[in-house]
Amino acid sequence: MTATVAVDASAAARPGPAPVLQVRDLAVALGGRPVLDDVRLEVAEGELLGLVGPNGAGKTTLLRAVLGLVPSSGRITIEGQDARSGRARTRSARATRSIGYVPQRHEFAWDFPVTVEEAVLTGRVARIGWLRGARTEDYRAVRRALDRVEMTHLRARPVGELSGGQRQRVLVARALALDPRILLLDEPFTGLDVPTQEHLTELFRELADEERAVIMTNHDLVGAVHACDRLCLLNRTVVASGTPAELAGPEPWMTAFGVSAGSPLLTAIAQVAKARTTGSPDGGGSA
Ligand SMILES: Nc1ncnc2c1ncn2[C@@H]1O[C@H](COP(=O)(O)OP(=O)(O)OP(=O)(O)O)[C@@H](O)[C@H]1O
Repeated sequence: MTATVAVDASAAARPGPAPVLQVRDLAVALGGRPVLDDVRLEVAEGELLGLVGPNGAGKTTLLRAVLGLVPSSGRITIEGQDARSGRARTRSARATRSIGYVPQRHEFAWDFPVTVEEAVLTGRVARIGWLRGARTEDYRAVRRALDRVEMTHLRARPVGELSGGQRQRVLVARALALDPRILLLDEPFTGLDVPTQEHLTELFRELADEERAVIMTNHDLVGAVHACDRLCLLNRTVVASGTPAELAGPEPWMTAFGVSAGSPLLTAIAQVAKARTTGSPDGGGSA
């Protein structure tokens, strides 16, 4: 395992709003093997955090640990309160209501015979309960979520008939139906064309600006540097975290991804990070 690079610009270390989500000393082992170790992470409201790392780094596992879907040790708090409860350390009611999760697209059962509206309604189960019927307020929340992702016109369409980009919007709407404070997005851009990616990036920015904490895993590193307020470079542990400007140098990326000093990736990252710092039109400019 690589050593931690000395870049730690966590939200706690900087002035600004208190973190909505805090992760401390998180460790996860799966199949008897350590997958995450000593992970420390925090995200404040209004923040769009990019969680990046090579294949197998533990990004999905980290999101699943925050959701209480895999056993973990350490501390996870939401607005200062424990995200897990009971002896089994399962997800607390607060965590269930506060976190919206957008899994990777292939994880959803698209061949299930439901409409777009019905699929989005399943995002309300945490509020409705499994054995109760949906109420007017639930359908209103679903309509609002569909509006948000511009899918209202397709609400009666069976989900199996949707394109990849439309499916991604349905998953985002399903998470938004809970009106969560924290939004976890697992590789939301995989297989999407550039205009759709840009449109969704704008939406994620807006959602963060509405006092949500948004965490997004992304294999498009240059895109993440362009779009995110902060980045967390993960490889079993947090190798480095900071703003794009703070992560403009090559070392954290070389350590996290194992790329050589001559990698074109490093040049591209440095250019985008610099553009954001100087506020030139090439940069996103929201850092
Ligand atoms: N259910 C499981 N049982 C055993 N090992 C697992 C399980 N799920 C994941 N792992 C292992 O945990 C490690 C991290 O996997 P994870 O999917 O979290 O990585 P990732 O960073 O999201 O990867 P990718 O970018 O390829 O999606 C991998 O080595 C994987 O093989």
